[in-house]
Amino acid sequence: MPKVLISDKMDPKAAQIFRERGVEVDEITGKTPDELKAIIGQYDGLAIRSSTKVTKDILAHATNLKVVGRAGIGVDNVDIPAASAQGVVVMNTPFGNSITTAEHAIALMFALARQLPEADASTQGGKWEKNRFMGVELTSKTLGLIGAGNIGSIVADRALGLKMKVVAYDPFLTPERALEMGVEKVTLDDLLARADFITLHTPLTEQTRNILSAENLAKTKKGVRIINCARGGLIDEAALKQGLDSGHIGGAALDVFVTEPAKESPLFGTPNFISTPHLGASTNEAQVNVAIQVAEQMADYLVTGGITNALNVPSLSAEEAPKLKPYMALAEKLGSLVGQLAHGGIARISVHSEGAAAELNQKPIVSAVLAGFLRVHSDTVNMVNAPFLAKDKGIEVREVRTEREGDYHTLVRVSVKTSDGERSVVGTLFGNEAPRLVELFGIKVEADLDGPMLYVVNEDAPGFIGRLGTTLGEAGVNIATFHLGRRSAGGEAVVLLSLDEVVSAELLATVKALPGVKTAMGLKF
Ligand SMILES: NC(=O)c1ccc[n+]([C@@H]2O[C@H](COP(=O)([O-])OP(=O)(O)OC[C@H]3O[C@@H](n4cnc5c(N)ncnc54)[C@H](O)[C@@H]3O)[C@@H](O)[C@H]2O)c1
Ligand SMILES: O=C(O)[C@H](O)COP(=O)(O)O
Repeated sequence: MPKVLISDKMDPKAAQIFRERGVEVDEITGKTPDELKAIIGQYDGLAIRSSTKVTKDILAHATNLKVVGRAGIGVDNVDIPAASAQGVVVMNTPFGNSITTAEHAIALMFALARQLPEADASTQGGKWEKNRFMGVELTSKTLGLIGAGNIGSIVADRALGLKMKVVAYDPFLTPERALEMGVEKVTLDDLLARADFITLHTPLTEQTRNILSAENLAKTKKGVRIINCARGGLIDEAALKQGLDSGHIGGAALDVFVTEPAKESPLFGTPNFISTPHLGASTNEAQVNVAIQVAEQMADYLVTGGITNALNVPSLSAEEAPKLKPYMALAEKLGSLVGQLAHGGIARISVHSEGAAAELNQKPIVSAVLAGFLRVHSDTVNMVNAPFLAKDKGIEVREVRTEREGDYHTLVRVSVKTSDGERSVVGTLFGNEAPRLVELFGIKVEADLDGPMLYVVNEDAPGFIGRLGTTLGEAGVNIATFHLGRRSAGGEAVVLLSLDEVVSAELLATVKALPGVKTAMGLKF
């Protein structure tokens, strides 16, 4: 039974769903990195929010880990390249808390416009400072949206409902989408110059880090109010403090900080500054949504192999997974076969699906070929990290599909381009489920690729099969199945034997020395 650790506070629905789906679950929150390292090795899945930092070091101790599930959106607390290299799927729940976070941004915009926290503190402090708190109306003001994705577009929708004008800067926003959203697509400089309020809704990337730098803050309209419910690091906090102190910036509300938890900051206590402790996603509704979604996605992956909302592998629905399973087994065996047989540097791997195979999602089939191919040299390769490793090794990967059927109703052909030229192996599914090799380097030969095998290329001549059988028999090696193929009568022939044990180096040398043998090799599946 797969086992999952929930390491951040999560709605109880998550644990309930894991249990209902046959996944064992432990909820242990608040662990230090060292404490997490000590226990992470027992788990197949790790369910987190933003507190747990899934670093390379933690991953190195996560020897059984198959999936990290983020109950939320941002995955900047997960070292995705390290997870990918280790074959760990990283998934998030991209929509579950979007409305809630957008509402928090709107709430902070109102709070800034009417100085609600300060007015509240003053009133409850017995002051009744009616003349101190003069606010601004939102109606007709311009809201500058930096990042017009899921949350940004909900914020825009709500702001338009408040009769604001919305201008948006997002390099990936198409004019059609801007029109549909009812916003004006502008450049960043234009937004900075025109906005009365600015709200940030981008991930933290190398392009967005300090997008509100000292230089850009200086380009804003005097009195601008700024809201950040996205990620700390999008605003230069020191420059923000200066802008608030000088009065150029009329107010700022931060839900997120460069360093979290933010227990101290030069911004704290600054007039017109409001902060919340990363509460953007903290509503019952959002937390139930993300808890249910993350548990369902992780359980799907661990139990059925279905992949949804993964950031480092293509999606694979729970419906597709069973259909693809035998193809992935076939693809992995074919990849392994070429990996074991092909010599010289591999410049390219092509995966060509024909007939029924061509109607399926090709990405998992290609990943399985690469996993089989690369696992010949490393036990830690799987479908998740194989495409990354292939890229690292400079192997070009091609995907071709032909929907018409040939001699077989379904076929997968794997070709590798080596320094010796292009070589292909071809396989089908027998009875729609059993992987079977049908062609090896241009020679028709049917074989199940299973267990230890012996591969021999020889000159097709009478008596050879008998001599080979006798040699194995004399060495006490039992032959389970015998498969033959030849290019032409008297030409090059191939023998593939399934054996009950691995061929020893000594026996291999004896086989190689038999008359007519061109090459012989032990294979393993
Ligand atoms: N405070 C919270 O609790 C909370 C809750 C949920 C999400 N978030 C954060 O909010 C952010 C946005 O989430 P989302 O779901 O809308 O993401 P999203 O991926 O749907 O949208 C992000 C948008 O940013 C745009 N973008 C990327 N690079 C940009 C750049 N250089 N300049 C301008 N725009 C750029 C993208 O094109 C995209 O449209 C994320 O960082 C997420 O982690 C915070
Ligand atoms: O990216 C997110 O989903 C938010 O930052 C929410 O983070 P949290 O789950 O820690 O509240």
